Amino acid sequence: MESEPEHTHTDIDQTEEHCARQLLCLTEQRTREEPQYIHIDQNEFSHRRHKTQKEEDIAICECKYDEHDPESACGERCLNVLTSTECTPGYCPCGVYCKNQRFQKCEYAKTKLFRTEGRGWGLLANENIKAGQFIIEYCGEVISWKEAKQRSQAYEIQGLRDAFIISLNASESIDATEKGSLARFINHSCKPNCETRKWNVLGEIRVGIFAKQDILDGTELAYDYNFEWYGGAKVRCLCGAPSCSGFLGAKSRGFQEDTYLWEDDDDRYSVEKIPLYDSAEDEPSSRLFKTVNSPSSEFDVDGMMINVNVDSGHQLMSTALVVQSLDSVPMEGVVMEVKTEVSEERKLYSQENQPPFSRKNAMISRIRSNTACRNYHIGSGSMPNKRSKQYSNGKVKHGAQKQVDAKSFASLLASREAQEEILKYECMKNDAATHLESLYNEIRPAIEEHERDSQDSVATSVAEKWIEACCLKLKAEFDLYSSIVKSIACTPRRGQAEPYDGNNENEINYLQS
Ligand SMILES: C[S@@+](CC[C@H](N)C(=O)[O-])C[C@H]1O[C@@H](n2cnc3c(N)ncnc32)[C@H](O)[C@@H]1O
Repeated sequence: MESEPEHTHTDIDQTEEHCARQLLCLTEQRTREEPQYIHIDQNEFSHRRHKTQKEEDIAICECKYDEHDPESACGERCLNVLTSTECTPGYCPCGVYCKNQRFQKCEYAKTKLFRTEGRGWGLLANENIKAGQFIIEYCGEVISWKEAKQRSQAYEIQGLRDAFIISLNASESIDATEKGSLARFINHSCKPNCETRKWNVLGEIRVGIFAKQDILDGTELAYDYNFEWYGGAKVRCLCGAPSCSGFLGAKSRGFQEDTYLWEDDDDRYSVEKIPLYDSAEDEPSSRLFKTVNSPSSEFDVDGMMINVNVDSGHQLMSTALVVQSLDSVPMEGVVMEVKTEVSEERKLYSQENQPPFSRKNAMISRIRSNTACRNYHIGSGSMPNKRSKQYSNGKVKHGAQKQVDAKSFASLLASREAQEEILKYECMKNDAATHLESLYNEIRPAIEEHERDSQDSVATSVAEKWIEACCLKLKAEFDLYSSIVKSIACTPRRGQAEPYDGNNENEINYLQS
């Protein structure tokens, strides 16, 4: 027997309470606009039909109802509960006693809407809630990833500040902007008392808000949005947690890549200073010169610390290359003065590390994987090295590796051959970066979804493509930088009369001049 498909229409319960909710007009404190939403208790599917569960796919647990043991009827030990799957009515051995149909039966905790200070509406616990308890389903319109991207951009353009789209898996999202449950009012906290969990309900994945801890009646409910920021306004987080990351989406790739910028007056990369080395500690850029003498030197390239061994004859030994990823430093204690800040900074700063995704988009919240599911993580490896530095005005400056200006280097050299070599390698490096970027756009949903959710697997072919492109980019970068190091070490500068004569001493003098 196949289970009935879930309904696909707006589910308007005609009880007084539901009518009241449906007609709820919320005064938006910040903008004084009155956004409306339509209350639904079940997801709606606009781009596809609701899945119909096949009989062979129905998971049947082995629980046996025992009236003396309330946990017996699909409690924590139930095989379906352990795999975050709801029992299917008519198939569960516990029949009407089955306790594992909470999404289907809307077994929500009692909650209440309230106005927050500066964060619009929020949701309160209206009874004591136990750790692990299902609180409410995050309902909305289930839409494709593409549609979510478009809607998110459209909402941003319309000036809608509150973001209600959460990603469901690699290909779909839930949009609760126009239609949703009360879960749409739950705010973000960097130290949340709730969390999102995905459950398989009659063959569809649904998202629930669950208590992470015991929650007292009257406490605001909050979960970590795990927001992915794609551009547009940066919204200051007002959760008030000591470990607050400062902005919604501050931990996301897009936000971090956008935020780690150099300021214009930072002259460490002027050609004169031969900017091959940099660190957040502002170590002298002349470090490279010193390293020519040493058997092993290191410099920082796009978040990788590269050790280069130079033999006594100053020939670069590429076989001695060691590439180590630097650990990223979490953004703690970011202090800004305004609540919403349109990223005007971007116009002021030069930045070559463009995130591989349209900047027009706003934010989409991610759902973390369930504890009951496999939980592993593949990092993309493309995050820049992040270090932050607090200024007296309270702002934080984040260090990213600015790209070496190969053309400027080449123009310093007298040898045409050396110039051409550097430019050739730069071209190859740029091609590799462009290729990686376009590949990333292509496979972005799969890669990012897998990074955040172990329930969604990345196809081997996608992973292989990605790894290959990453390696190609790294190799191209290495080739470029090694050709620069080699040229600087072995080629006279323009305007210098004597070409390099193989005399070590002369060369070191020349480099230090
Ligand atoms: C899903 S809605 C939550 C309900 C929203 N407060 C309302 O009035 O409709 C998410 C939006 O609420 C606001 N918000 C949620 N948590 C916040 C926080 N910790 N700090 C600042 N704004 C927050 C942001 O505008 C965010 O885009």
